[in-house]
Amino acid sequence: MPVLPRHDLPFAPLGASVGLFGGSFDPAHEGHVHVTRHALKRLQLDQLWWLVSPGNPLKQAGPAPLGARVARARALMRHPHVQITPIEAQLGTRYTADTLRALMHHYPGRRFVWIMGADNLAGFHRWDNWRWIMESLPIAVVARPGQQRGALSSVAARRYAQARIAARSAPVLQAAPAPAWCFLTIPLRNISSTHLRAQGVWQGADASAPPTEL
Ligand SMILES: Nc1ncnc2c1ncn2[C@@H]1O[C@H](COP(=O)(O)OP(=O)(O)OP(=O)(O)O)[C@@H](O)[C@H]1O
Ligand SMILES: O=C(O)c1ccc[n+]([C@@H]2O[C@H](COP(=O)([O-])O)[C@@H](O)[C@H]2O)c1
Repeated sequence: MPVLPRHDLPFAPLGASVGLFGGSFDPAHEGHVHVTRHALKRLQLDQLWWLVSPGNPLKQAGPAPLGARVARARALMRHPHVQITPIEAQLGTRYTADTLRALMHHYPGRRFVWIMGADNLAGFHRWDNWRWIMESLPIAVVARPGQQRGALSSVAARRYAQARIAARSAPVLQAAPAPAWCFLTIPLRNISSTHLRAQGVWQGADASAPPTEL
């Protein structure tokens, strides 16, 4: 494991529950904010970290520069319990399983919960070491327009059907031994980075653009 400089790393006290919300955030948008606010409440998390990815290992096209995506995300998501971090670049990891292993090493004694949108559960079985991820930490899957059927009939959902807990039990997910996952229905937000890029409102070059432009 690399030795990490302490100063620009996210902080969580021992015993804290921390939601990990990984993404390209190219660009960050209201959908991410919406998921974050609901996840903090429904999962009763102490903190939630946005892990701004150096680049999704399954996506061909590289995203906008990391610094611009982080700056944009920080401008949009302001909440005392949310930290926006490029820690995967600092750890030198791209695959989520590697990131999680490294975080568990560097932050022992914290309760991590992986958070992702329903579209990601649908393709989860294509992720590197996806079973290890399922069996290593609890996972919250958040509803996304048009994605519920694909998510709930996915390879991962079927393989781990026994490990699913009811949404009303979401507050206990953080303490549940893995494998454990739940599907959180929240009010849907039909917004995506793809759509914003197609509208040409984000090229990633001008990170100082005010959030209201998106
Ligand atoms: N509107 C939304 N509702 C629910 N989850 C979302 C929404 N937008 C993004 N997410 C989730 O946020 C995480 C990060 O997503 P990402 O940064 O790729 O945004 P995106 O809008 O899906 O981007 P793209 O359109 O480029 O794929 C993923 O787990 C994704 O499923
Ligand atoms: O580890 C993998 O194989 C893997 C494959 C696809 C996506 N991911 C992660 O899933 C998160 C969401 O990715 P994205 O691009 O949909 O925002 C982000 O943290 C990615 O690194 C991870």
